[in-house]
Amino acid sequence: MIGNLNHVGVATPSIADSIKLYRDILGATKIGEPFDLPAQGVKVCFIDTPTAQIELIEPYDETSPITGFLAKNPKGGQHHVCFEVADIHDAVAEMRAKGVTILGTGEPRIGAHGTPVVFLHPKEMGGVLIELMEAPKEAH
Ligand SMILES: CC[C@@H](C(=O)O)C(=O)SCCNC(=O)CCNC(=O)[C@H](O)C(C)(C)COP(=O)(O)OP(=O)(O)OC[C@H]1O[C@@H](n2cnc3c(N)ncnc32)[C@H](O)[C@@H]1OP(=O)(O)O
Ligand SMILES: [Co+2]
Repeated sequence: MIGNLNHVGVATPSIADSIKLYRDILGATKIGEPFDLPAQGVKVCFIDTPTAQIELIEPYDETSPITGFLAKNPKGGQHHVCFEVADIHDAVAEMRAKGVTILGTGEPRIGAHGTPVVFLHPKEMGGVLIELMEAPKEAH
C-alpha cells in the first residue's frame, strides 16, 4: 500500500532557525517559502532533496498538535514520516480493516500539498507517527 516517502516532518520551535541550519550547515539549496496552515495548526516550510522533502513544522498557535511534542523536545526533532498512497479512502479502509487507529476525527484532511492526509498513531506504528498522503495526481 505505501508508496514513495514524500517527506520527513521535523518539528521546530523556529522555522527561521531551522532554515539556517539546513541552508548554511547542510547546504540545502531548494528552500520553499514558509506558509501558514492554520487548519493543521502549523506553519510549514518545505526543503527539497533529490528524492523527498524535509517538512519543517512550527506551532501555528498554542493549540497546535505539535505543542506537546515540543514541550518534550524543546529543540525540536523528527516528528513524522509521510508516505504517499494512491487513494486515501482505500488506505483508510485498509487500515481500519487491520485494526489501525486513524487519528483526529478519523476523516482525511487536506494537507500541505493540497491532497487529503491522515495520521496513524505512533503507539501502533512501532513508535513512529505515520502520515499517509494521497499522491498528487500526475500533471497531464
Ligand atoms: C503540514 C501539514 C501536514 C502535512 O500535510 O504534512 C502535517 O504533517 S501536520 C503535522 C502535525 N499534525 C499532527 O501531527 C497530527 C497528528 N498528531 C496527533 O494527533 C498528535 O501529535 C499525537 C500523535 C496523538 C500525539 O499527541 P500528544 O498531545 O503529543 O500526545 P501525548 O504527548 O500524550 O503522546 C502520546 C504518546 O505518543 C508519543 N508521541 C507523541 N508524538 C509522537 C511523535 N511525533 N512520534 C512518536 N511518538 C510520539 C508520546 O511520546 C506518547 O508516548 P508515551 O509517553 O509512551 O505514552
Ligand atoms: Co507532514
